[in-house]
Amino acid sequence: MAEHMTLDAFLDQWSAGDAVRGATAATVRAVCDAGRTIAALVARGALEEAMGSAVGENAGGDTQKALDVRTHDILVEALRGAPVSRLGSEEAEDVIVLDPAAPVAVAADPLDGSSNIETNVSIGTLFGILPEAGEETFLQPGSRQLAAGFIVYGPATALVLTVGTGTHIFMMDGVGGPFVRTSADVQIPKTTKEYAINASNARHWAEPMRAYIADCLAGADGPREKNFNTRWVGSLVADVFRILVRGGVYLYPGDAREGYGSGRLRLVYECNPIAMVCEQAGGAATDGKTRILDIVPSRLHARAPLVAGSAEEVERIGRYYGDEARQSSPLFAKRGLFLS
Ligand SMILES: O=P(O)(O)OC[C@H]1O[C@](O)(COP(=O)(O)O)[C@@H](O)[C@@H]1O
Ligand SMILES: [Mg+2]
Ligand SMILES: [Mg+2]
Repeated sequence: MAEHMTLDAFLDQWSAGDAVRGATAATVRAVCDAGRTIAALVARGALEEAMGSAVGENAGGDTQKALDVRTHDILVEALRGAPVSRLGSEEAEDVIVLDPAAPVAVAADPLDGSSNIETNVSIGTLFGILPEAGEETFLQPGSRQLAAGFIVYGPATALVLTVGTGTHIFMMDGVGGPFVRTSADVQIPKTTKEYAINASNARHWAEPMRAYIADCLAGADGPREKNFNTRWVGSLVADVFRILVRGGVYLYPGDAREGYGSGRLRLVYECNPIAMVCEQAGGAATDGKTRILDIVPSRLHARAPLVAGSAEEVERIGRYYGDEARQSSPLFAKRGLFLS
């Protein structure tokens, strides 16, 4: 097997001679240091005391589990040693100021997939690195991210990273070991027969999402003329890792439940890193209509609907949303959606 490149060598090569890139690279290394520590904790499962026990509530109103808080603390500690001005974390209501003179900032979901902590299913850490811009730092659209990615703590601990030169996958080589690139310039297949959605919310969806899923479920006899498959891990990082490897779409639409008008996921530290990773892998990410990376966040913890993955499928779903007016017609349900 050909010699794989280490993350360090990759970052050195990319950042040589450029100060902001150098700071970004150092920050990615710090996030990975935190990731190594978290991976070791996660690998001990139930041997680690009460990781899944509820300890409070975060800024988004979600129950905070012990591991959510521990991973947040580990990340803060790791970033103190990096050239990071501030951290916007899912687990802290307010922005945490680290070194105001530093050139880059980090937005992070320290522990993604909290509902899977005790189930021995993959969970992860999501991050986006932004240029420091004072109070406005986390109100910059995702298109301004200098780097983004996530670490998945699964059967293998894997880093998915983009610094704007494609999306690359690195594996942690042994507990606490170096990250080594195993896939360079990953390409998400443009078309797919697989979607990921929490279908238990179907009765709360708006018409475009109902129509899209109904057309998928109709299979080979329906307008899509092919049979679809569902996969839903319930950890965004794991669902998107699968999509990077074999295509598909991840869907978390807005729905009619209280507080879910813009879905569940947070724009700045969940949707934006995923969107950059997907786009850099030849995929796409929208909120149904608008490109995720173009949305200007209203606040650090703002939510956004997410449709991400195979480019042609994301584009097709956009047509269902574009067709919303027609769908509200009573005749529509009888006719179905023959969108090609
Ligand atoms: O429980 P639901 O509504 O299906 O939502 C699952 C989604 O919520 C998340 O768990 C949200 O992330 P957190 O675990 O960081 O809150 C995603 O990882 C996942 O895809
Ligand atoms: Mg999350
Ligand atoms: Mg989280």
